[in-house]
Amino acid sequence: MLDLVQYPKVVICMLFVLHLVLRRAWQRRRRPNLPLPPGPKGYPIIGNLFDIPTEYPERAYSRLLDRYGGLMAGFNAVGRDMVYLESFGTGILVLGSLKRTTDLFEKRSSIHSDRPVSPVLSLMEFDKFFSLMRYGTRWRRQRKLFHEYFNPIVIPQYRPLILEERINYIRDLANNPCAFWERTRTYFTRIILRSTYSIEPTGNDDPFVKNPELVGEGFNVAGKTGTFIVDFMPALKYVPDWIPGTGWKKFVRYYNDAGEKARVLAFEQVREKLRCPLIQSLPNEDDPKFEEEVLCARDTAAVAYIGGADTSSGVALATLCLLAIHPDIQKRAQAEIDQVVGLGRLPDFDDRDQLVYLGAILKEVARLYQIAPLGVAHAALEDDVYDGCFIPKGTIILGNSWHILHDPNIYPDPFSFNPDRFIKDGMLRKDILNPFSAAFGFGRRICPGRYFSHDTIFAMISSVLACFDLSPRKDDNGRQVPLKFELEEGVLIHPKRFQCEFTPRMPSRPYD
Ligand code: HEM
Repeated sequence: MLDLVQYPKVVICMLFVLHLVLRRAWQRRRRPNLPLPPGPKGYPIIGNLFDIPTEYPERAYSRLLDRYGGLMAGFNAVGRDMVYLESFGTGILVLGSLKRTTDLFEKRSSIHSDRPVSPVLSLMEFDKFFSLMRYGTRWRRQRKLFHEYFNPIVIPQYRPLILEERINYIRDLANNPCAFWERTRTYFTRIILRSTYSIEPTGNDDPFVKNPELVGEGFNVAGKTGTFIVDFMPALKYVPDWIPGTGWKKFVRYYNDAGEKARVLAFEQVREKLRCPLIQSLPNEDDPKFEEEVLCARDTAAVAYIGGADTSSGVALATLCLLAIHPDIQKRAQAEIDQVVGLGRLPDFDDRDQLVYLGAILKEVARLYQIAPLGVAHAALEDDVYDGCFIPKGTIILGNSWHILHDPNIYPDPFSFNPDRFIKDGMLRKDILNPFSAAFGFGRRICPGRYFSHDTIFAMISSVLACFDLSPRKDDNGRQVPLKFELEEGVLIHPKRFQCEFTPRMPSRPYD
């Protein structure tokens, strides 16, 4: 007879199947007599497992939207813009138009603003970051605190600091252009570290710069549902480490430690001196709420620190790459800057409204490339009925920004890089969908760091254009090596590392 203790994997599989069968039976019982949203037909138990994409999911979901999204009889679709899949009893609803994201994430935000439970991310304690936290009181408090320090009315107070860091960045670029990749990342981390903790890291290898990079790395692997089987069967977290197949626990411990360091170290350094703006308004130490408020401030500051630089630097690097590939676009932007700003100084925030073509470039980058093309997954907090369809509680809901921002009906020739699509009569067009309304997510969970991010990216890109010509790298024979805009894989999709040259444009250097 099979000795089950000798075959732990067999036991685990049997328990898994039993768990799925029971879960499915329970779900069927409570479903009203309504169809699920349209989608491909699945197999028993595993459902649409084989339809769930693992690589570039935004593109694969986009194809599914085109194929199934809205084909159901009587379904009141405005386009092929909603598709539903199910695997191991969990639903995945993909939204492919601004109408759908507005209906669910804004008009029904109290139902669709939760985050999916990920046992792996919880074990890594990443759900302590409010960006991944479930919808509720704790999330609300941290989001409110974050908003106090990053809302559009207060962020102009960070501008002097941003302009100072921008000068440091341009100067370092002039002295060591080969290090532009690391230095771009450090530009954003320095600004966030200085504005949230008043900490100034020493260089690209400073642990304050490296720690959040490590956290991002862990999130990029573990944030992909299905990387680890424990995501489908949470009970596996109780299986002891010596059992084969539990190697993922090592991964969890390693990144848990990185997350803890990033959350705690910077905060502890400034806590005593109350230099962190977020802790200046703490109650007295003898107040019973003191400890709770400290933890709230600590974890809120950490979200800005860990999430802010990774996303903004991805977008900034993508912009540099696209500009180096398109010298004609670059030249027009430089001519505009020279005309508006002149040659003796660098652009600043007062010039922004007049830099129309640059504004169009930044919009076109946001349209063509999203660091989080499926946003961060939302989840349904309770059962919902929408447009004649049943959306079960716990359904993972993805707003496919990539699909929306590559819609040829809104943006003809959507794969070409064409800032002119946003300009009419020398002004930025208001009659075309602004890519920022999809690239930063949706509803109550929309990115609260977007205003800050716009400022940091504008300061950097406008100054790079003012000071340098960007071009693809030359080989030993002086020939340009063709440059391609390519993307990495992951939850956050960064541009692939590329090389380009920065040739100073001005004889006198306004950054010295
Ligand atoms: C170009 C840069 C950025 C992009 C493209 C971006 C994009 C996003 C996206 C797509 C989401 C998910 C929204 C949703 O769930 O619907 C998000 C959430 C978030 N972002 Fe950003 N982001 C950027 C920069 C920043 C910066 C600089 C900060 C901090 C200073 C920041 C802080 C956050 C936070 C705290 C959340 C979580 C909000 C919540 O769950 O309530 N982001 N961001």
